[in-house]
Amino acid sequence: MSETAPPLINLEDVTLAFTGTSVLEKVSFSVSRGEVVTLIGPNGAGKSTVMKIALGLLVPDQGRVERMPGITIGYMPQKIQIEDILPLTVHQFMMLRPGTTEAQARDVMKLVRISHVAKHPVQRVSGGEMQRVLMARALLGRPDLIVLDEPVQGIDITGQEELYRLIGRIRDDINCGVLMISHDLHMVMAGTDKVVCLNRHICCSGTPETVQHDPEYHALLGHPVEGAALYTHHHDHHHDSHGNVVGGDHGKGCHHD
Ligand SMILES: Nc1ncnc2c1ncn2[C@@H]1O[C@H](COP(=O)(O)OP(=O)(O)OP(=O)(O)O)[C@@H](O)[C@H]1O
Repeated sequence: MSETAPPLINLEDVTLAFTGTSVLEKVSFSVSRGEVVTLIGPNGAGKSTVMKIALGLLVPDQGRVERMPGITIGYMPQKIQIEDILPLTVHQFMMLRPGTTEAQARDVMKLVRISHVAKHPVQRVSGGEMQRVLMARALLGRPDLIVLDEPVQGIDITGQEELYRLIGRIRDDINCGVLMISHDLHMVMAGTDKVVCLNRHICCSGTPETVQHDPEYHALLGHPVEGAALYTHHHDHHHDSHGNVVGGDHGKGCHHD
């Protein structure tokens, strides 16, 4: 990744309200080629909404979203409903995407190591294999950016570790950027370059090492870490259970990288 390369996607001061209720306030971050960025935050924090904005499915009320010209984006949903009576193999499922070639389908199935289930009915593969099937589909055409919505949902701990390792390997193999949602920072620690901790606004952001020691992160999601060096990120505000800023003026003295 060149130091001077512009980011694949850049969100700046993105603000959005649904029917008068604020959902995102001045959210800014970027994803560059070769970088894994993980959005973390409690239920209702706005993570999926940020993803939809990144994908261009939602337009913010205020702020800017810049995408690299000509960017291709692959999206992996949390899960997908496939009719049980539909006879569909994993390979045929890959080919459903318009314009997909046999070579592309083979390539992505090999990348995520599901070639051995290519001829299996897609409804019958295991939970872990299904996540890989969805990931393979997101990788068709080797996009510049892949967006993963809680890729490890429903997967056991060993499977989660494997899947996160796989995401890191794919990033290296195809040199894409990765934007994903996760609920468990500790599972993604090793494979993530940047963590964005969201609770309607960005509470803290930075490397996993810095974020895991941030008091704001602890207040939001727990997970105290033994022997942690103190991270010097200062906040002058608190949140209520809905993420509203109380007792302080957010922004003043609140620095994010
Ligand atoms: N289309 C919509 N209309 C109204 N409110 C919405 C809409 N979409 C999302 N919201 C609200 O916006 C807030 C953020 O939702 P979002 O799905 O982005 O959160 P999340 O962080 O992804 O949550 P979770 O971890 O539970 O999936 C929630 O309060 C949700 O109810």
